[in-house]
Amino acid sequence: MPTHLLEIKDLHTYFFSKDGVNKAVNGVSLALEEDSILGVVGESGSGKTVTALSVLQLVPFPGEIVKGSITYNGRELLGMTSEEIRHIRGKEISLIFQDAGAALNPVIPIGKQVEEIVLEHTDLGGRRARALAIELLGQMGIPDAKNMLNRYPFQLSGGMAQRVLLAIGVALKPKVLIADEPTSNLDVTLQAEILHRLSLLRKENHSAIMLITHDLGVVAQMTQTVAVMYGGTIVEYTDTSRYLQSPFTPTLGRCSRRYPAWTPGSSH
Ligand SMILES: Nc1ncnc2c1ncn2[C@@H]1O[C@H](COP(=O)(O)OP(=O)(O)OP(=O)(O)O)[C@@H](O)[C@H]1O
Repeated sequence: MPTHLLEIKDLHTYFFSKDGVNKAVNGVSLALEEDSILGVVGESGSGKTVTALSVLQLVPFPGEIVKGSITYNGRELLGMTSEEIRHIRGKEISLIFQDAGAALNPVIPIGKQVEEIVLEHTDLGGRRARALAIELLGQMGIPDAKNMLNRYPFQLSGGMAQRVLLAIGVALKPKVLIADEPTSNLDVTLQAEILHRLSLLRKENHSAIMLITHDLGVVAQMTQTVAVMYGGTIVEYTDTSRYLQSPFTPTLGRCSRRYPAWTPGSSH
């Protein structure tokens, strides 16, 4: 029996403004199994990123999780204090975003940013954490990692920044990794490298990965299951092979077909 590592049930995350309520995520249910990759696809604005942010309570103001349940290894995450969430973030559940430049702290050298997560979650001392940071950055293909430690994010190319973010994301071999378009806007070589790293994490650590992407090739290569989002809900949840054969596949990013609402247990 596969184990649900992360389970999202009936999640509702809304944005409140003076113009009204944007129901960005409106009843999403999905599960991540150990040693597998779930692809999440759907047109722009369908709620993929907000779903990902909800998992670690990172939804920005004026967004709010109004209803639902998110469990990790059976433990409810919603309602946890920020201190409790901080213990889980990075070590148990890690997030990687598309815009590495924005995700990295602009005023802290990159080496320190990698070291910080190691220091926070392990017993390693400063020197060993630094050594591990160099090793991780090197593994991610950052040349001369030792001398790169003192660089600031703005001194890196987009590709390099994405490698740093990946190093931080996989540093502690998280059991759950949520990767939000980790390879878009990157050249083909780096894209392949990053996908390889994600596959390794799954293979060596039996991690569960939620991979948000617009790229059908990535879906085909990496995932076993696909959830299609539309208008804040999941409208299709199926095996990747079936999804790729499906005549009802929306044009990714330009969904033109209105789906009936998908509910857990329904077959389409
Ligand atoms: N910070 C925010 N403030 C207000 N509304 C937001 C905010 N972030 C997202 N939204 C809204 O939430 C909805 C879902 O957005 P989300 O970013 O999750 O879509 P997405 O499927 O990830 O799109 P994309 O593929 O373009 O990344 C959209 O209507 C968006 O405008």
